[in-house]
Amino acid sequence: MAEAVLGIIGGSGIYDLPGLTDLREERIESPWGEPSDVLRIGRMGETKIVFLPRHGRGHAIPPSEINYRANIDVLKRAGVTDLVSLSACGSYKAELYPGLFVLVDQFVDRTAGRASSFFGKGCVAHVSVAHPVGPALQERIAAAATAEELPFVRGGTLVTMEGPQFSTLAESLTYKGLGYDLIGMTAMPEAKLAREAEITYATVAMVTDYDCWHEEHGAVDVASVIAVLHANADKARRLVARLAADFPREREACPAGSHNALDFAVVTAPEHRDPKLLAKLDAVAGRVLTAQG
Ligand SMILES: CSC[C@H]1O[C@H](OP(=O)(O)O)[C@H](O)[C@@H]1O
Ligand SMILES: Nc1ncnc2[nH]cnc12
Repeated sequence: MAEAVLGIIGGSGIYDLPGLTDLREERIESPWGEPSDVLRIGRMGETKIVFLPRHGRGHAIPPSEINYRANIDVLKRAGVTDLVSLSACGSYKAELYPGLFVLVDQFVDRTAGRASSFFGKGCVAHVSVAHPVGPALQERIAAAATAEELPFVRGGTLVTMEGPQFSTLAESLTYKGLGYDLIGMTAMPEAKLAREAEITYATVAMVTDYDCWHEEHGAVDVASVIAVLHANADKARRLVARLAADFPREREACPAGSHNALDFAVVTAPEHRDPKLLAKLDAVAGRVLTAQG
């Protein structure tokens, strides 16, 4: 197995990762276009860390315009094997209160029109995302949260909406009625693309609000979301620092199969593959495409 490299995607309110040593900024070119920002690459203890703010520094990029493919591609090029997404989310359960971290394990995709695959005409592939979160990575995050005495729960379903507007009351009640736990605007297609790129993925959903369903709370607004996040920023940093401190040197096999998701995924016969698309797939799928010829 390869050297383990821990990627961190910072969501709303998290545009930096203090505490990195040997820090350098690297602008990595991607055939998929412009990523959200330069990568900040450094170390926490012995662990190599690659940080990317999802919305860019200064939060200039809305959820619908994030180039998720470029982001995952440059993280792959930087050697990231395990990726932790930090994400602000609204809650559909009274017991999932603002300030709590939820280690979700399922996603529902309600986005529209986002480029959600690296593959396409000229190289068709179908990976499984039945279990989109890496259980071993989640276990390590849970251990880090426990060690830091952070309030968290394990498990939950996060629905991703298109945004940028928050939900109507009818939508909010519908998602709650369907049994979803949380809502955000960015987990999809990020999680799907990470799986295609054979990067192990996990989300730390940081509850910031009750969306608009809760009778004792008003409609969600950005100011209160950011206020909760600022109050929690230190917790997120402690979580990442502890996770990094206890991270293995070598990549671990993922019980959900993220380390070899492409083994049997590509269905296009070699002689029918488009060389231009293959060239763009060099980082995310080079392992299987060069091996298969
Ligand atoms: C600032 S509130 C809405 C915004 O916050 C979340 O972003 P992220 O997932 O990057 O933390 C949510 O998905 C929306 O993009
Ligand atoms: N209520 C909400 N809906 C969608 N995305 C969010 N991010 C944080 N809170 C949210």
